[in-house]
Amino acid sequence: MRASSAWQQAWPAPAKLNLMLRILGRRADGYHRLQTVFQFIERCDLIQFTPRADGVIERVGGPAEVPPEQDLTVRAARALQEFTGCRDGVAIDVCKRLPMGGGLGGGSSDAATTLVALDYLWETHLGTDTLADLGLQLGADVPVFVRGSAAWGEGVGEALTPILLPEPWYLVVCPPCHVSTGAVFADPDLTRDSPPITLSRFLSGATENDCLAVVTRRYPEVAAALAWLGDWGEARLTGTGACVFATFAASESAQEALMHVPEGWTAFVARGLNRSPLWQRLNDSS
Ligand SMILES: C[C@@](CO)(OP(=O)(O)O)[C@H](O)COP(=O)(O)OP(=O)(O)OC[C@H]1O[C@@H](n2ccc(N)nc2=O)[C@H](O)[C@@H]1O
Ligand SMILES: Nc1ncnc2c1ncn2[C@@H]1O[C@H](COP(=O)(O)OP(=O)(O)O)[C@@H](O)[C@H]1O
Repeated sequence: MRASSAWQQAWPAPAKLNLMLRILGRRADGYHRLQTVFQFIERCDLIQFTPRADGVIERVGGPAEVPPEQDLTVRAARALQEFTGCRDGVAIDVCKRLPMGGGLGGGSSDAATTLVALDYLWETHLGTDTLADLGLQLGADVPVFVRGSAAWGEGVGEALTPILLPEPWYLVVCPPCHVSTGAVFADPDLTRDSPPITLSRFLSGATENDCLAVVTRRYPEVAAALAWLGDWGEARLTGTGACVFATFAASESAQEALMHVPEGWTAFVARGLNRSPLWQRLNDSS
């Protein structure tokens, strides 16, 4: 068991954007078959792990809205402990900076960072493939964060092919609503029969998100954010929302748009990343 302390030593859990999202069909278990493109952004939650020798897993700080036992960090640590039979424990402190229910994957990313960090700190040595499989049991988005590469995603989002994309600046706007992923996927009006496309079609401009119609109907705040952002560039929805984003070639132009975001909406500018900062952090430790 390796020691860890202090916030400077915190592990990053980056957000993702879905640069497009197609829904191809529904599986017998109710989950939907997707095609999507994941890219990370440099905006992160931060998580501090303090290993303990007594086997106890506890969350000592984190979002008040999420009870510790339901927190994906705690659930990920328990899953790893059970899977490996490891006798170590950990105190987990989550500094939440990503909006929840925003389609930025913060909860899934927190789970992935927990798996990768504890696999190192507890010296369980499972490695990426097994951690990604374990993560999939916690959420469809967890494997991409474990693997840490921008990717073309199929299946429920777990069949991942790493890709290299331009790394532009994004303005991300988060309207004040919390979208339930489950409710969007359960909506009878959801498009579920999109024909599959190739990566090159995405690269030549097929960037639709099949959740858009249902999300904007259920959440007028998302429709308003898309309409506002549309004046600055091509406005897209990430995942099931609520966040929307647009691409900028330069940080300055993204910052200029940020200054005009209407009051009441959270927004930030962040660079797109093909490699998750989680892996840089792991390399720095090793
Ligand atoms: C839609 C996506 C796109 O990246 O992102 P978000 O908007 O949630 O960030 C993801 O596939 C979400 O992944 P994640 O947030 O981990 O979803 P999960 O916890 O596994 O599932 C939440 C619920 O959404 C539905 N669900 C999720 C993924 C999927 N491929 N088909 C589904 O039908 C299921 O009803 C499930 O109970
Ligand atoms: N550490 C965590 N951070 C965020 N959400 C969490 C966490 N643990 C559990 N959750 C639950 O997961 C839900 C989805 O959160 P999040 O991943 O941020 O949104 P999305 O799936 O829309 O990207 C939250 O509403 C919350 O109930």
